[in-house]
Amino acid sequence: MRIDVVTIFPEYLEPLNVSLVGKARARGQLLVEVHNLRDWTHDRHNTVDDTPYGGGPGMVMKPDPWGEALDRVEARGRADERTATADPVLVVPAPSGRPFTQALAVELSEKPWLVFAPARYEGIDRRVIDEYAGRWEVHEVSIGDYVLAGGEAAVLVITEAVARLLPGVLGNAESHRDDSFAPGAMADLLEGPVYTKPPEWRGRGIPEVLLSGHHGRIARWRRDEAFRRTAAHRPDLIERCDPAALDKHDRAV
Ligand SMILES: COc1ccc2nc(C(=O)O)sc2c1
Repeated sequence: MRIDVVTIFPEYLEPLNVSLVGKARARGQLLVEVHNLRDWTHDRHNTVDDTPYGGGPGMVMKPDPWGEALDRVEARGRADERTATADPVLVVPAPSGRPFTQALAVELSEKPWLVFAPARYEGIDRRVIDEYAGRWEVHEVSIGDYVLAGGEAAVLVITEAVARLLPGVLGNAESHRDDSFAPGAMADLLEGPVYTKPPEWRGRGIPEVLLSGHHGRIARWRRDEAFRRTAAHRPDLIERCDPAALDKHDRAV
């Protein structure tokens, strides 16, 4: 997978050099290029924003730098043999976007090339999204119902959620199966509690079932704990569970 990010804060994307995403880049499983939007400005002050038509507070990101930047990113991607025949998918983090979910992470992880356009200020001139929607797949995505100052934090969240789904990135392929929100039986359940050594810590032991070596009982206990945690923290998800899929999950373990 190739990921391009166009931003006025390239340094904000430094976390993509470490941990899971950093290792995937080092192994060549993921190519990430971060571009400074200001490289496509031509005035002395490298201006990327201007006042909104129709008045109102704040500033709007100008279309010209974005158009030049995205065209250049497309040209560079097409010059890369790994994406020469692919079409970029534009991902625009925005408070007005569709909620980012594990299902969308799975959908995006199957694309060969993502181009992120995180906004700042009051957002990007709408004509930019309209221009690229004419020839690229475009997703406007929100990572949550709260106010951020820009889209770069969303890029970090989306990139990590997508990268961990790429083949070979997570050591244990099974790890995906019981993820919270993983498609299938666990699609709408939160993961239950986890434990590791030592067997006793500050007078607290381990649930006996986890020491039993009985895989069927352990799986059922984990499923029940997931139900318990979901009912406590996200009751809204319980009615979305598919009892048939859960039953199949139980029978499979
Ligand atoms: C101005 O650019 C913004 C502002 C807020 C914001 N919030 C997001 C979210 O995903 O919640 S993306 C995003 C972009």
